[in-house]
Amino acid sequence: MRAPEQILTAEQMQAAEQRLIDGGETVESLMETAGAGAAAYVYRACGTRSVTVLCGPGNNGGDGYVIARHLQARGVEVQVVAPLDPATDVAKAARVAWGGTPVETASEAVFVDCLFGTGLGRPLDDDLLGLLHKLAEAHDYRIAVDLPSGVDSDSGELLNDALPQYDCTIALGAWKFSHWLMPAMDLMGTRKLVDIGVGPVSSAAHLSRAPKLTAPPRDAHKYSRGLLCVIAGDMPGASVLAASAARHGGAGYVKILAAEESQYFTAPHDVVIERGSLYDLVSDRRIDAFLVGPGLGLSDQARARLDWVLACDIPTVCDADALTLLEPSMIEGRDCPIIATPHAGELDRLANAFEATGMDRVEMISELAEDIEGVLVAKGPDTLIGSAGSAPVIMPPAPSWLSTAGTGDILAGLIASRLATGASSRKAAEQGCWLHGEAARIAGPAFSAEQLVEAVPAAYSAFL
Ligand SMILES: NC(=O)C1=CN([C@@H]2O[C@H](COP(=O)(O)OP(=O)(O)OC[C@H]3O[C@@H](n4cnc5c(N)ncnc54)[C@H](OP(=O)(O)O)[C@@H]3O)[C@@H](O)[C@H]2O)[C@@H](O)CC1
Ligand SMILES: Nc1ncnc2c1ncn2[C@@H]1O[C@H](COP(=O)(O)OP(=O)(O)O)[C@@H](O)[C@H]1O
Ligand SMILES: [K+]
Repeated sequence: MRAPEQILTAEQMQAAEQRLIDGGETVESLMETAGAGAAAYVYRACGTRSVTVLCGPGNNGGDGYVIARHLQARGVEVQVVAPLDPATDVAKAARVAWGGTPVETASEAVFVDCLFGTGLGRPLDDDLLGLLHKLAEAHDYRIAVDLPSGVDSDSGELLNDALPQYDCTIALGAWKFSHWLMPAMDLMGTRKLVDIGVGPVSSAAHLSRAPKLTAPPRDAHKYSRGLLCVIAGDMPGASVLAASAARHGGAGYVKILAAEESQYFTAPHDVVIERGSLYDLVSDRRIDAFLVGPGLGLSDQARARLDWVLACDIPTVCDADALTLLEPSMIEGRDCPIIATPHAGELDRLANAFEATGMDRVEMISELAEDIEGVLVAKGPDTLIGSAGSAPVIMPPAPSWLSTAGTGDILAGLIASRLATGASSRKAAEQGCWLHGEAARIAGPAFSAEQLVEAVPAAYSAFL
């Protein structure tokens, strides 16, 4: 059985390789399958153009020799540059099977980087980095095999400050985290995956799969579809934006609960604004979900409003200011999950508040999800979703036009709307992210946050 969406750590990849070997494969046969598959992609890119393969000392280098042999068999002119001799038996054998003589340097049409893959444990030294850059610059088209050399497989971090930009990256066997996490993801160009027979790995992270949403049932009414209450605070504009998005996200009824003494504001006519003591307003038993944080403010009054909402034990999305105010004591004893939606700065604050520091982003997100006993959507140019008790999920990249003020409020509104419909926290988080990304695609370039809201109904229909 194939598992094309799973994302493995280098350690999980090694264990998966071992299971294949226990099942009758050999390291050589796996390298042959991986190298042949990668060569087929390189051939598609290069056609009759000449190729330079840079081979390192490990099995990534071994893949390079296999690729060189397969391309030559297809009539492609290939040069191999090998600054370090093969160090593993299988890479040595791959070099012998290739049978050629490496050159010092080359400047052909297509560059294939097989210097290091998942085994890279430290930054490249200046000589290797210099050679990598020189070869990358001397070729028109650049392909990384498994990973661009210099990338940390599990975190998406770059082990060297500046690395070349690639046109294509060919992942071998399974996706690694760095294929989908910044900053590494940004170097990779088009991503391809070569299947070498790795089956599903239990507790593996995976790429989020597009959701299948449904139309309301025949007997639906506004309350049965879900009542969402957005808690307004000092800056009601953010709550209005979130509520505007939420009314397109599936909930049947969206209200804004405003503080009695807060400034007057308007909202679309189909969003009900209720004003009064929060204590009274949240007592409506029909409430299915809360969104708290956008425009909440950081005053004592804001903290008290957050505290009160969390004490209600209703599924709640915490965003923006709520994430700055959130403390472990506020969620002690809650039975209902919370979904936290921090951007990078809020994630750092949350990590400090919950003492989840000193680890990489993937670990931090999983740890924080356990700490809040809920779901954590770490948003940004890459969006990673951690959930208590299960492996992380990574969202496929969304349009970079989302980097405009107010889009975070919209995401929070969409996730809260899905939560109000009765979706589980994890599903609500994923569905909200999909609606957000699809709406951005539909809205096209240079949209404003309000225009993004207008695109949500068309995005919804894309998932029906
Ligand atoms: N798993 C699978 O199923 C399959 C895996 N396959 C392939 O194997 C790749 C992983 O191979 P790998 O483990 O040999 O690691 P790789 O990335 O080639 O480098 C390790 C070597 O580099 C060295 N080294 C490290 N850092 C260094 C530095 N900065 N500067 C200099 N040297 C450094 C390190 O030696 P060290 O000095 O650390 O002892 C070691 O010699 C994977 O990405 C994929 O392409 C496929 O063939 C198909 C099946
Ligand atoms: N470069 C980018 N590419 C894709 N999505 C992005 C990018 N930058 C931001 N986003 C998305 O836009 C939203 C921004 O949220 P946030 O930072 O909270 O903004 P705001 O507080 O202004 O609403 C998040 O959903 C994030 O994932
Ligand atoms: K590589």
